[in-house]
Amino acid sequence: MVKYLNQEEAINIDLELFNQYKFSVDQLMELAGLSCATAITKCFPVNNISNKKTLICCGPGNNGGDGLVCARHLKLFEYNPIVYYPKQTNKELYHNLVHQCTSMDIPILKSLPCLGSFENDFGLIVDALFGFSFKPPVREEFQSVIDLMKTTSLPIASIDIPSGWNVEKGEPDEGGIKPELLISLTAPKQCASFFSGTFHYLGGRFVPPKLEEKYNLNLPKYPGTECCVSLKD
Ligand SMILES: NC(=O)C1=CN([C@@H]2O[C@H](COP(=O)(O)OP(=O)(O)OC[C@H]3O[C@@H](n4cnc5c(N)ncnc54)[C@H](O)[C@@H]3O)[C@@H](O)[C@H]2O)[C@@H](O)CC1
Ligand SMILES: [K+]
Repeated sequence: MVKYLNQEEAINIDLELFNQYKFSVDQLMELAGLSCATAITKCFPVNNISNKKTLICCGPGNNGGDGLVCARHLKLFEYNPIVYYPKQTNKELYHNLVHQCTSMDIPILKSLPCLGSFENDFGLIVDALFGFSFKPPVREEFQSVIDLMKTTSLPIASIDIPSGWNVEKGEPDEGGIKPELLISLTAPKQCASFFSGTFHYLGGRFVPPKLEEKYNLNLPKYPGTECCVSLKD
């Protein structure tokens, strides 16, 4: 069975990819975001969403960066993505990711869209708020978007961690968001063992075999040239 990582292991693998294997953040983020967009096409085909919009909620760290990349690929896959990115990171990588989105006519919002017609206008939410570096509880500035995701009837696709969940212990005591799709990146984190949504995919097909061996990740075989694989089959 594939290994479920604790928070420290996830952080160490991340550091090793950058420091020992000399990957750059944008290289891995591109592959991570592409695998998320690809998993979304398998679970929520564009034709089923018809002309509805997809809201991509992006947080201040690399999980949010994955969301920006995912938005760009969803646009190329003919979805209608709109990005909510309230706390934008002042680094060149993030300026570039935002620029790429706006150049492709993907709107970037700093406040949530009007809630009145929200569930008519949108067909899917992509949760790219927090990943494996999240430390509970959710800070005030992100509470309204977490509340929206907790109460909406729209399906949610969470990137790496359902945002607001403890990376190891899962859903918080007061109740958390309930994504229908979870895309674990590199390897699932321990909170994924409490995930009860319909679809669980693994993405981020960039792990060098020696690193996989060192951490006994026991990753499933990706089919052919696919960049994601279902963990529920
Ligand atoms: N090797 C890897 O493993 C890769 C990881 N990637 C992504 O990177 C993510 C990890 O990224 P980061 O380490 O930048 O961190 P995260 O994106 O998980 O979150 C850190 C950010 O969230 C904020 N934050 C933390 N706790 C908070 C709270 N309680 N309330 C409000 N804000 C809070 C922090 O201030 C920080 O800005 C992964 O989950 C994955 O999505 C990918 O981009 C590529 C490869
Ligand atoms: K997330």
